[in-house]
Amino acid sequence: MRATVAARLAAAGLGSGARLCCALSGGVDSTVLLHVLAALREELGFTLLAAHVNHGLHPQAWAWQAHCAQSCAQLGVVLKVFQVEVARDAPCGLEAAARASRHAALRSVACDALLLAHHQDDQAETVLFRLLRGSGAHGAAGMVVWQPGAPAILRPLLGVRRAQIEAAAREGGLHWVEDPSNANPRHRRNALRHEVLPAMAAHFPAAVPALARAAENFAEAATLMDELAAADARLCGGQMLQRDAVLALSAARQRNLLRWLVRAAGGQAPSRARLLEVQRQLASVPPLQPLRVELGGCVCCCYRGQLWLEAATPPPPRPLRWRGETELPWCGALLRCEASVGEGLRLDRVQAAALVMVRGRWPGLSMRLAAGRPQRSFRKLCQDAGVPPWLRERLPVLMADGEAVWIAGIGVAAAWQCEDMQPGLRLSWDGVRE
Ligand SMILES: Nc1ncnc2c1ncn2[C@@H]1O[C@H](COP(=O)(O)OP(=O)(O)OP(=O)(O)O)[C@@H](O)[C@H]1O
Repeated sequence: MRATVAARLAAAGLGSGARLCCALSGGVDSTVLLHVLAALREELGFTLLAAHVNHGLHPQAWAWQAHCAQSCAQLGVVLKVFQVEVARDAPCGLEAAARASRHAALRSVACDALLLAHHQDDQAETVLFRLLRGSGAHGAAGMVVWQPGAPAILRPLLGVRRAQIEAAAREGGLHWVEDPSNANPRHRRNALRHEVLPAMAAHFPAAVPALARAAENFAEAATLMDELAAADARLCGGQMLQRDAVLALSAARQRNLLRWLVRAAGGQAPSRARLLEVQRQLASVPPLQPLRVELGGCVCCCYRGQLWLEAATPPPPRPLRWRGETELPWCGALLRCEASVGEGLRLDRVQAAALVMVRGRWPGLSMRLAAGRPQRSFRKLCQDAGVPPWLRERLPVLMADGEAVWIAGIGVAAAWQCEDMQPGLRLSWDGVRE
């Protein structure tokens, strides 16, 4: 066990001077990991602390916390304790809400790497659980040993069987706590652990290591799928994809590309049925008709032959006073302002205005874009500029003393445009594709 952990640390480059934090639940796995790390710290030169999250959900929760404090004190390890509030009526369920707040607390620890005590039996359960939910290669790849980040995540025991860990705990005379909810077969995860996997192992003795190997194969397949999606994205135009090029890919490659885009936008894996529906709509929507469909918590947009994915964004914020800031957040994207010469807004007029605001469109908003051209309504300006309807409510408008002087994606009002060599301000908003 000691050699396995030392090898994982070395492979991750976590040696002398590294700050490691052991996530300590007080259960047998993390207790063994804590002891192994404590025994290695002098030889390898890292500093070690531990973190325990008290969810306050179980009558024994404070006893577990006290147990963790005692184990750490015996080993001379500093323990950081988090008391977290878990909403009992969380829409995702109590267990998922507890896990999310636990992970958030653990990730807030100031350290180079957070060490979790997941082992091979946990990996097999995860793979099986996800397969039983119809997961694809990315989900069936299970957990990774090493995940870079701040902090990075390391699971040094992922190749070790639960029985080996329990044997090490007994040999070392260690004390640990048992969470009674781990034994409750009503939780489907526990049913896999206590009923399904043992029944499988009765017929396939190597079921657990085989599932762990399958996870590695799935992980490799998932990497190849990501490489293919990245190549397909380049082939179809880069960040803004050409709808026709996407539709020219095989149906499976289209879905692979869409899943990849959803992951990149921070969404959740969409169901196959949802992907098929989005493909159907993409193939059938007339080229000039805007399309905006939900996909994995993101929005798949298609307009004038271009296709892209957006994170679902909230409605426009309240108007903001602008005092010359170079960057202002607006609807999940940045409004930028930089000095210019001969283009953009006339600096002298902006400086002379008593009140400059950034706000969303308002009823009756109109603007003249060039001298001698008619004043156009906001709707007409958006149509001329090809701003899709769903983006219109979020477009930032710069308003100087009650007058619209700039609209993102549309331009500067004629009377406010810089002339040659005049100092100006160039505004842009990341949320609109020009
Ligand atoms: N309350 C806790 N405080 C600190 N660390 C914890 C706590 N609970 C779990 N951990 C850490 O997370 C590891 C995995 O535990 P567990 O399987 O219960 O967590 P999980 O995050 O829900 O993972 P899974 O994805 O397997 O459900 C433990 O070995 C331990 O390192």
